[in-house]
Amino acid sequence: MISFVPDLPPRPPRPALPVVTALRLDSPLRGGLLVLGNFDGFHLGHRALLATARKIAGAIPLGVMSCEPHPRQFFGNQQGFRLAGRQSKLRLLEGLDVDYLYQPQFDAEFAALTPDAFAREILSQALGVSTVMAGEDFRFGKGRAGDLPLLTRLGQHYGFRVQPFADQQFAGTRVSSTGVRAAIRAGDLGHAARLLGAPWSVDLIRDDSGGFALDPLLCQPPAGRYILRRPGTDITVTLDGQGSVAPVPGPVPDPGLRCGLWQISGMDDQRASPVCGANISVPVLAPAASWRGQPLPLACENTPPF
Ligand SMILES: Cc1cc2nc3c(=O)[nH]c(=O)nc-3n(C[C@H](O)[C@H](O)[C@H](O)COP(=O)(O)O)c2cc1C
Ligand SMILES: Nc1ncnc2c1ncn2[C@@H]1O[C@H](COP(=O)(O)OP(=O)(O)OP(=O)(O)O)[C@@H](O)[C@H]1O
Repeated sequence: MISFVPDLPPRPPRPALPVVTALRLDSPLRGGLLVLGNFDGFHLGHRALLATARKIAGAIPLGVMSCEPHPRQFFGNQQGFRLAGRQSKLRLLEGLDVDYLYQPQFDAEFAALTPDAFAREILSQALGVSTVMAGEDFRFGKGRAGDLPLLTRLGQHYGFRVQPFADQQFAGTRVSSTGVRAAIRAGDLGHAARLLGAPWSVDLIRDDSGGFALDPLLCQPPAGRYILRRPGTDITVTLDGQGSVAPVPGPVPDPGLRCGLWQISGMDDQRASPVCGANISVPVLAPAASWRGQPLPLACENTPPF
């Protein structure tokens, strides 16, 4: 069992996270460790990967790769797919100890990069990484032709190390963004929160009728009553299953629904994890068996909710 970061004193406020598509040759961010994938929602598997990557990176820069749009959106799932829009992705990432976000435009040109071209043009030339890290299932390159064994051979050729990361499970199932999406679509926001390590964060926007709606990019929970929460404010709302959000009139005048980032849990989700900030410290365990059937030893550092 690797327990990662010990209880550290609260960090001084960090500058805004650099979001890059390449790094200049003189950038201090070159020579770092880059974790590869899409990282939609930053669930517990992602967080365990990032915690291990931070420990392995030590003093060298740690970068996270996450394309926009998500490759599955590019290939077809435009609406109602994501767990986190651009804004909440950045907010979640700023709560984790990384040094930059590599956010390439996922378009036809990028999708057509062969595994060799991705390793040469992006990892070696554009970013100058010393190490890349990914889970065992990671696929990349045109037609998803690349896997970790191929990336390892390409790294030997282009001068970077490949660090695989073992599958992390929760109650016998591999934690995945797909699993979180399924829990949300089933209305089980308590289970979604347990897989995410915090209540699901949603972007609330104005809709065409001047009312409120969940960002249409996001997964849509079924119609029903939910609690929206941000520091100091809880609002009960009804969702219509198509994204519209309507405050439930109640004895307490509605303190005013606003656009922006909210955490959301279902009305009957007593199991939802306590509201806590983005800094969830998850001890990194040996793969799979250690988490089988065990409630996750989650500890929320003393960061305020969003
Ligand atoms: C350079 C590059 C090219 C890619 N080209 C494709 C592609 O042609 N088709 C595809 O489905 N995914 C493509 N992807 C996306 C990844 O394969 C995909 O994000 C990864 O497998 C995770 O997707 P999954 O969650 O569906 O497994 C590409 C990724 C990279 C980095
Ligand atoms: N449960 C997990 N255990 C270990 N690594 C994981 C786990 N889930 C994702 N990863 C790794 O984290 C990175 C980002 O993964 P990705 O964005 O593809 O997540 P995902 O949860 O598999 O998404 P999706 O369910 O949409 O396919 C990849 O390197 C992936 O291999």
